[in-house]
Amino acid sequence: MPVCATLCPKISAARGTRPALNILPKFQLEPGGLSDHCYLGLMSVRVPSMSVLPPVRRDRIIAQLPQFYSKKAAVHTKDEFNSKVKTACQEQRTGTVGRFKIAKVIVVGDLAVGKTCLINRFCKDAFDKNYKATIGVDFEMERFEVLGVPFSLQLWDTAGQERFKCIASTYYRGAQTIVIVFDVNDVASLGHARQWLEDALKENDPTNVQLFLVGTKKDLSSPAQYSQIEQDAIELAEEIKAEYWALSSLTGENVREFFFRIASLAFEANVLAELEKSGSRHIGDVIKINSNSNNVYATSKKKQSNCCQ
Ligand SMILES: Nc1nc2c(ncn2[C@@H]2O[C@H](COP(=O)(O)OP(=O)(O)OP(=O)(O)O)[C@@H](O)[C@H]2O)c(=O)[nH]1
Ligand SMILES: [Mg+2]
Repeated sequence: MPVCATLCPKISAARGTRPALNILPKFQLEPGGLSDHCYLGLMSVRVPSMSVLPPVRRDRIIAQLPQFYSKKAAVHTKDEFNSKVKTACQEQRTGTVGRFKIAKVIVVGDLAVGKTCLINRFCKDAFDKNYKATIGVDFEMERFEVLGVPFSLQLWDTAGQERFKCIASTYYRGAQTIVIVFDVNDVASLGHARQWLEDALKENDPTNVQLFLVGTKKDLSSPAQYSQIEQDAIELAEEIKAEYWALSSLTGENVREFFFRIASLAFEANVLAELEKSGSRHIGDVIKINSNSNNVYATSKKKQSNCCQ
């Protein structure tokens, strides 16, 4: 059955005092989808085979690799996208990237460090000075075009409050990017970063995730105060192999650059993984038919028994 639509539960940012749990069907129809039919339970719905989604916003187009924040703590310090990735994009050999691929990003960290404000600044260009705790989780989809290829990030905003942590942690699984947020004016929140990472890694494969350590509320700290905490943060980032960033959701400083960097590095990793997958498939590896054998069944039986030994 062709899959051209997925149903995703959306748990709203049950913000404020009243928790709300909304399960909304959310269609994700990719441009140039495989089929013009979507099957939703017993219902077959005809949808246009071409883009139902609007084109990617002009300010979400990435043509160059965005640079790191600090050379000492960067996932990598290259100036440009990997050359294999660039060629694959030019030749439209990016496999599932650009069609179904959505990279999951989870944003974790202590309560009130500014996770929700960070996501809202980027996705909605909004800032709320009043604190409303996130209850459970919320997510936003952000669509980009990287090197001419569509690519989406699913940004999961999780609750920092202890009492909601167990709900939030059930959404950690399957992350490609883990963003650990702390407040640059609150040393304790940096101290808790390791614990947040440990919890997030319990649900994910550490070798397959990109880590970011992000200090928020830079606008509230003096240069002297900031440089002190920055040293500790960079040290920690180096230790846990995370890329370090500092920003402000109030002023917007570095917010766009940060998300562009996440999208670009996730995209690059995904295309490289696709190339590796397609490169490891050689014609001879697929099926070997033994032309000397008249009894195919006997051959396959023998193979099976070998494999179980
Ligand atoms: N000055 C300043 N205040 C900020 C910034 N980011 C967030 N805040 C404020 O910090 C408070 C907490 O922000 P949230 O984004 O709701 O915090 P959170 O990490 O999502 O908190 P939980 O949902 O409880 O985990 C709010 O009052 C925000 O207005 C920033 O960059 N600068
Ligand atoms: Mg929040």
